[in-house]
Amino acid sequence: MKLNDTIVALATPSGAGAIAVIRVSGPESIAIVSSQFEAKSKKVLKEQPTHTLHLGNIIDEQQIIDEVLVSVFHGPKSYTGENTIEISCHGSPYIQQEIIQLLIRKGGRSAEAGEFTLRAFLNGKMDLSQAEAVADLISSENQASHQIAMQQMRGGFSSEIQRLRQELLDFASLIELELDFAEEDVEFANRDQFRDLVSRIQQVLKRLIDSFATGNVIKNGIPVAIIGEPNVGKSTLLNALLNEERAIVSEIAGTTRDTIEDEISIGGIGFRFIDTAGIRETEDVIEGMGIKKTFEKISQAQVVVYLSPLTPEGGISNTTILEIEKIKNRFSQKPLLIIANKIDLLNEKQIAILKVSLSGVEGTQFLPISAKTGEGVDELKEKLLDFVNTGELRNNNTIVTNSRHYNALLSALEEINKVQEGLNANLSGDLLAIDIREALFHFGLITGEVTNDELLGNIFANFCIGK
Ligand SMILES: Nc1nc2c(c(=O)[nH]1)N(C=O)[C@@H](CNc1ccc(C(=O)N[C@@H](CCC(=O)O)C(=O)O)cc1)CN2
Ligand SMILES: Nc1nc2c(ncn2[C@@H]2O[C@H](COP(=O)(O)OP(=O)(O)OP(=O)(O)O)[C@@H](O)[C@H]2O)c(=O)[nH]1
Ligand SMILES: [K+]
Ligand SMILES: [Mg+2]
Repeated sequence: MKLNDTIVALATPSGAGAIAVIRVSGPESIAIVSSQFEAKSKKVLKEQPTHTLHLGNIIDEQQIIDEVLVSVFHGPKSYTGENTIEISCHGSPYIQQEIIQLLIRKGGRSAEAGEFTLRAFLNGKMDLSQAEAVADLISSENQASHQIAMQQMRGGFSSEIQRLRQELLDFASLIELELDFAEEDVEFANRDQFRDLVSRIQQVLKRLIDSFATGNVIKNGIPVAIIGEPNVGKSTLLNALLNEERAIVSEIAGTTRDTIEDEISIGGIGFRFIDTAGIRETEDVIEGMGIKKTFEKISQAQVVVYLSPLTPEGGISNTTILEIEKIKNRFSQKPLLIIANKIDLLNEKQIAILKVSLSGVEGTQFLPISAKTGEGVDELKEKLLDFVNTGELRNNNTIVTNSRHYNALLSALEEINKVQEGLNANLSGDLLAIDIREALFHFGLITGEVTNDELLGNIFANFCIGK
């Protein structure tokens, strides 16, 4: 990691597009680009004020490579905190590479993955959790994950952690000061106030730790397994939910042999639907493997949708009800939604019968739908949303999505609990201070006050080049 280098990278996706943006950052960035740029206005680029935009040509040995727009940022007023130039050129891969290679010949070097954002962090433009949120923001695909990443990037989470860390630090300093006056037996750090602080920190940590379950689910999409006997219409339902012909549908039982997954956003939350092989006793080895996988998928799912066939009279058969009981016993903790499919085949009298038989099974939610006509599919989507605890999201509470942060929070809580035990046991200040310092260390890991090259390497290696 050489911060004195001037780094160059394509900031837009590689390949052809209308426009491409090349980023250059570092001490020589403005000088290097200035020497290869002829402004239409005849102005000299390196004499231009920060945050200005200039039209002109990129020149290599009197040859024009492209007509471009160049933006100038003077450090520290830039994304990276360094002198930065952005070149918007025409989106041909040839032009992009010609310009990048030219700038490297003139003293730049290729940026590593995440190096622009790493520099922003090292130059104090953002803390570590904000930098990590930049990557989450780029990969966010629905409203909920976007909202969480945006809040984190704007520093919501950081400032919460920072505040607690500062208060704890103040107490640590007072307690450590007491050690210098050991003979005099003074107490600079009021123990009652400190007890209050410790319990406040415990509460915040517990809330943040609990939010990880929600955060994880929101980040990855809530897995919903669609299960049921062969031919009940599982694949038809998947297609209806996704609004595309994703899975093969046929009247032949056993059509779906392997699981099929796809994601959609419902009410701003990502749901990952998993169409599975029909469950039944089978001699067919391949289908049997599919069924084994179905049980695996049920255990991974957050919600299970059980599609039930209808009897010729329009009810739910006793064998189906037994089947549902088996699943409930096997996966007792799983939210289970029972769906009676193909209600388009029923007349009004039969629907009435169905409603009676639907109300017969206790503790289970039933929903009549037609995957084929789409009737009831919106109600199903609403029911699925009900399963998700969106309270935290609605209340704009901080939600932890990053497992690195989660682990640091767990360790911080462990240390804070030790501090509390120490307080209760009237432990001496020097021993209390050790646990407080440990807790501070874990807080610092989240925001990046405590860091090392390996940690930074791990985080930024997962970024894209140019970010
Ligand atoms: N062309 C382009 N678009 C982009 C970015 C970029 O770097 N370049 N961004 C990159 O991710 C995002 C915008 N983020 C940015 C954040 C700060 C500054 C910046 O110049 N900050 C200065 C000046 C602030 C001011 O005007 O007061 C500073 O922080 O001091 C620029 C972009 C998204 N779009
Ligand atoms: N009338 C009617 N037919 C449906 C409905 N849903 C599915 N079907 C039909 O039922 C048959 C089986 O549908 P699939 O979606 O392949 O059923 P599956 O549960 O995925 O079947 P397997 O993958 O073989 O287990 C097809 O002929 C569908 O057109 C529905 O709501 N109404
Ligand atoms: K089928
Ligand atoms: Mg199928």
